[in-house]
Amino acid sequence: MSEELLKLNKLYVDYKVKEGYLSAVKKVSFSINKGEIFAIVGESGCGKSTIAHSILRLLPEHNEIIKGNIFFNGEDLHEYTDKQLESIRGREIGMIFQNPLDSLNPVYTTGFQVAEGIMLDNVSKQEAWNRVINLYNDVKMPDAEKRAKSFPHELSGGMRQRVMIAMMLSRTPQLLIADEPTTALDVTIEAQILNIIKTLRDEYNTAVMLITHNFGLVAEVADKVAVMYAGEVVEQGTVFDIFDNPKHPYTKLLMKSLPRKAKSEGRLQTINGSVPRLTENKPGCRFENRCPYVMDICKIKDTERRIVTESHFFNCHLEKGGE
Ligand SMILES: Nc1ncnc2c1ncn2[C@@H]1O[C@H](COP(=O)(O)OP(=O)(O)OP(=O)(O)O)[C@@H](O)[C@H]1O
Repeated sequence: MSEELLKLNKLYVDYKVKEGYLSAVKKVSFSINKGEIFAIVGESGCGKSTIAHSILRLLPEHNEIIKGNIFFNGEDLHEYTDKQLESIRGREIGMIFQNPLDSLNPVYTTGFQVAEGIMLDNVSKQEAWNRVINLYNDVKMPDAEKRAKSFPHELSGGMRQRVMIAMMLSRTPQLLIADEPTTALDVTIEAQILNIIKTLRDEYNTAVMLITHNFGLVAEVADKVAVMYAGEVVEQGTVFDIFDNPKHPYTKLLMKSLPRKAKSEGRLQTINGSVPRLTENKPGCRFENRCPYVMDICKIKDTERRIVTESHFFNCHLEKGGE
């Protein structure tokens, strides 16, 4: 049986804002197994990064209220002190972001920055440096020795992302959270980075939470997918469930709007209407104002979970989803 690594149980995140509270994440539950690539996909602002940041307690201003549980290896991370959480951040749960420059220090060479982490484990300077070069080779860094001696601004976007992945690999995390890791890169480099992420999973059995708004990436690398809309997971399943048998009206519309050849490059297209204001946290389905199948009940009552198969569910008042 597959082993559960991360489990979110009815996670709610509300940000305190001028108008009151903004419900950025509502009742989100899912689990990621060891070695699994789990994609969270959805339009900008649907709460993807908020989920990632709440796992690692990286929410910026501490102006939020979090409810629900986040279990990692069976332990509730909410019960961890900041110090305990710090000890798993980077070590057991690594994170890479869209813009690696934000995470790299401009005044040190990239190799030094990777080596620094390795030396925390009482490894000698020379040994750490050798490991850096090996890691750079693992992430297919061209001219590894030279790049290790380069400063971040001397590297391309793709190379910087490789540095970040090497840095993560050096700690052999059990979970890698990749928040839009290839959005800033061109298509060829994107493909290379994805291959590295897949290899990582194969060689190190690292689970990956891949956050993206790009369905093409999802089709290429993910095992499972959670589709988010306005802070909620509207549907979840294997890649095959979501691509071949979507049920929720939102997922269906997304699938229809993907350009024909687009599984490899399909970005989410816009759907008529707009996302509801998340500060007006009223009951009902958050997709009702854009849904072609809307019924009266959708406007007043939260949706129900509809189980399709063991791996596949969607949240909707329609028993069978959109036809
Ligand atoms: N610090 C904050 N304070 C108040 N509201 C916030 C804060 N951070 C995010 N939000 C709001 O929470 C909602 C979810 O944002 P989040 O960044 O998690 O979405 P996302 O899906 O990751 O978007 P993107 O793809 O653009 O990064 C949005 O409405 C956003 O405006």
